[in-house]
Amino acid sequence: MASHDELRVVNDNGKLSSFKFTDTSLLIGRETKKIVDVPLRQIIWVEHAGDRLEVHFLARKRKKSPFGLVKATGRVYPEDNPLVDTWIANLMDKAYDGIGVKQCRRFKVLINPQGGQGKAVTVFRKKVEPIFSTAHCTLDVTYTRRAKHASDIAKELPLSDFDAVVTVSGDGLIHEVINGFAEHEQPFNALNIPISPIPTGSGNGLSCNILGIQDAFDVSAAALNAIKGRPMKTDLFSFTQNNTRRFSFFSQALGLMADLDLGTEHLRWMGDTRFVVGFLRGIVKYSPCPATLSIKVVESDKTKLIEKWKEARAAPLSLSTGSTEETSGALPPLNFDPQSKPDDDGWITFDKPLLYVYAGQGPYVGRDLMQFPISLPDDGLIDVVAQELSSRADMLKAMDGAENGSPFWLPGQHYYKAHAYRITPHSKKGCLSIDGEGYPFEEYQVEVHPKLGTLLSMHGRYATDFKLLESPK
Ligand SMILES: Nc1ncnc2c1ncn2[C@@H]1O[C@H](COP(=O)(O)OP(=O)(O)OP(=O)(O)O)[C@@H](O)[C@H]1O
Repeated sequence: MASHDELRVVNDNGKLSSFKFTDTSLLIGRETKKIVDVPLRQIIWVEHAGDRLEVHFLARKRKKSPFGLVKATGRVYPEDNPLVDTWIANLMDKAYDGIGVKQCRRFKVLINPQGGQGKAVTVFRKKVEPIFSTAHCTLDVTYTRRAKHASDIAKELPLSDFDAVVTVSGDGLIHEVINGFAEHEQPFNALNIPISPIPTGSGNGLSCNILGIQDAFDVSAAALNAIKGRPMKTDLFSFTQNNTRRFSFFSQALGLMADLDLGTEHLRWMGDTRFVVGFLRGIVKYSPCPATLSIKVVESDKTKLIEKWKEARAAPLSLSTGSTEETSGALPPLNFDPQSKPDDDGWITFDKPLLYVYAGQGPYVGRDLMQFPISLPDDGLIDVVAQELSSRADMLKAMDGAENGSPFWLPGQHYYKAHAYRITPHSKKGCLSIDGEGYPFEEYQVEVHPKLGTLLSMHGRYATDFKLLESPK
């Protein structure tokens, strides 16, 4: 008889295999073959179907290939039959509860059929839905029919019916969900429902940061994140313009970096290559960004910023169970009055001509640009980058290594950690992109709300690393 953590099965060729689990892996040993080591977090379902054992998990064919759904199965060795139900319960327990995750999650799924290259529906049906069904998740699916549809759904979402919202889209739909939640009758509780992105837009910045750059566009890895990720609190930003307060979860861009996003929407068919095309076009035009930037600065010294970031990355992970303290359920008030003049108390005004301003959180803004390499999801601060109008040659040079965060060290790239900032345009002509969505090029102020939003993450922090920790000589 096998031990309590080992089960023997006979496959269709009559060969004996052993399924044995440890605290971290399921080891599948087949006669004369190499043992297959499946990390427990990749196991999504185990069952006893008739006299067969079925283990469903995600695995890569090769080290760099995307995840695929795999089923390992065989007839349970007769002598081990009395063990099988307990063995399955123990393995399922380790694969879910052992990592603090509930089985059979209930998802509100929002699919934007028009996002990115228009493949969201096919990708969902062919790749994502089979993984969710195998994991016995409950799905309530809506295909968005228009802009703001996702916002309207989030605003009315019955919170107790769902464990997470899954967006099959780019970053734009997530922006809508966050803003819908902010208008919910219980906004604080709504923002406590985690969001898990499936990358099918052209800008999938959040997926780059949550899944890591290797898996950034792997929809199966994203499905696994929805099933196995744990709630990770994230800061959100109030964005106030013309007395209207909205929320941004990711980035605000103006100048060249907004032109390249909003000015290339007709090139969606290119996927994220459109951002590179837009960048090159922006370099040819090389227009200054007509705006004044004022910042409530916390730190601006790049060496000190790196030190703080290293300390934070070395600290224990901040994975939560998703529960939060009792509060009134209301949104936090604004600490910085958007109407008043930025006072002297730590506010500075950037006094050089600007090419662009990019502010936000999450190291990657797209696969090709690590714009905020030292960003942290919940430090209560916003990373603000002010790019001086330096030479075209400098900006072209910045493309080299941009995916590794090399622009951080450009002398003309000023980097701030801040509580808030304000933009005052000097011209009516310009683009402003909030989380990739177009907004009027008019005065606005942004401030940070620590840990107001919630994402699902299997890493408990951004799944990316900044390796260029010193300025190149
Ligand atoms: N059925 C629809 N038709 C048109 N627009 C829609 C539809 N559903 C959602 N939208 C809008 O599409 C926008 C982009 O959404 P999404 O997040 O999927 O992609 P993205 O990566 O931000 O951008 P892109 O559209 O360039 O791929 C959102 O602003 C949303 O309001």
